[in-house]
Amino acid sequence: MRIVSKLMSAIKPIVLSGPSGGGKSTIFERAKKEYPDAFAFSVSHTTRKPRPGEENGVHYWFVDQDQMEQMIARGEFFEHARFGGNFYGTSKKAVEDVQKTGRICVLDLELQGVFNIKQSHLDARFILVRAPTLEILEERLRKRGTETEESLSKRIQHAREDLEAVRADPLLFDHVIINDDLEKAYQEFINILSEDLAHFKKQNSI
Ligand SMILES: Nc1ncnc2c1ncn2[C@@H]1O[C@H](COP(=O)(O)OP(=O)(O)OP(=O)(O)O)[C@@H](O)[C@H]1O
Repeated sequence: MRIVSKLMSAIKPIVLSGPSGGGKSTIFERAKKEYPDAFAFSVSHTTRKPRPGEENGVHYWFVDQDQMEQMIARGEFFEHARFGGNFYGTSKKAVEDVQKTGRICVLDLELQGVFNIKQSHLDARFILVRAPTLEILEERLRKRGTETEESLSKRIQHAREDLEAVRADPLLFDHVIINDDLEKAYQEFINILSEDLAHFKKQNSI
């Protein structure tokens, strides 16, 4: 009975996207600290080989190409794509498995994944986090110290294209968070999810 009621009141997944350096991870990591256990990523499928330390069912579901193609043919994915010769996909079951736990399922997707998942009609909240300008984004990525000149310029070019695509399709995201002041951006994120977080708390206090 309890499982049934949890399933009936499943919380909508969130699709979190935005150009690299916009602040998704900073905001999301803070939310995880403030609300431990409220969030969980859905585990994607991939045909790429596991790297040392990667566990099946934790980092990815590792499958071979045949298995992947059969799952695609059976319509088991919300979205799938091919990068660098490997398939990646978000299965419907992976999202449902998180929803069954009563947590907020998070899909961290590149813009192409967002377009794909929109077509699947997944009932999700689409949230974009972006820096106020490309100049500020560049400055933050430089300060983060994770990029070479080459990867930096690729990310900035990618960000420019992403922001163009978002401008061209203003209804793509339900919420656009302009991450200027971090505190404000974080509060905006929490406000968007306030009902879901309250729902999560209520379900977990039963
Ligand atoms: N509002 C802000 N003001 C100043 N610096 C910020 C702000 N938000 C984030 N940063 C800094 O900007 C850098 C990029 O943020 P973050 O790593 O969260 O971006 P991201 O969108 O998750 O990028 P990626 O997709 O590459 O992981 C980090 O060094 C972070 O500390």
